[in-house]
Amino acid sequence: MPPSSVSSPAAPPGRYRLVVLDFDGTLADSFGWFCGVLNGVADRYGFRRVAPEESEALRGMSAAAIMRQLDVPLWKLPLISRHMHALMARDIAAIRPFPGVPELLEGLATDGVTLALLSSNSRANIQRVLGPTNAGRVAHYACGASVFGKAGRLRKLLRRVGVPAAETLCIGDELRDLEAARAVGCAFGAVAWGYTTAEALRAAGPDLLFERPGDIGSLVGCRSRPSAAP
Ligand SMILES: O=C(O)COP(=O)(O)O
Repeated sequence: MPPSSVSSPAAPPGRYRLVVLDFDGTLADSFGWFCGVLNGVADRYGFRRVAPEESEALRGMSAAAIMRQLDVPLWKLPLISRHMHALMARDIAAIRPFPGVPELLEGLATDGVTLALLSSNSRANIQRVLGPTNAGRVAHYACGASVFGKAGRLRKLLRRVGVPAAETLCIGDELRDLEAARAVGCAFGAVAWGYTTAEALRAAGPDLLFERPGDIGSLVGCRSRPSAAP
């Protein structure tokens, strides 16, 4: 049976001392903005434009498959990524956290869960979108990870924070987020509101699948299981 907003045997509620959050598509509602700038970026860097009827199919693919589909050479990826982040800085006022995200961060932090943010985006963009109160609830930032470099950054983050992978839940909206969590041995909770479709995420077998931000706190918070605290 596909996982839904329920805990699997591998991921009982209250087990996690550390929650590592992705940013774009997980906390930040940036997909509409991304679609709006993508074809301009395609023209600038010489990869294929996306037709409107094609974008839903791309949402079912991994980042690597999307790059193949659009003829994006791997060597251009850091340049494209940097340019995208500069465009987002220009347009930052248009990017908002998803409804429910402030409450989610507040609830987890109040429950004693340590929060970290692992993103390919820049720390400046992230902190401007979240605002000081939300950003202040995140204890550790690992920003500017390369598109396919999240596993390495996650490993370093866990060492820095001092929490084992077995007590860490990563939450994200893309298959590369799931792959990074798996590579390091962390549980993974997929969100159904991001860049990648819920169907594609479900097919990859996440430990949890969240339908809305409000579902996360009750499943991973410590309050219901005080014995999970160190
Ligand atoms: O901005 C990006 O390149 C993607 O950012 P993310 O890792 O938070 O999804």
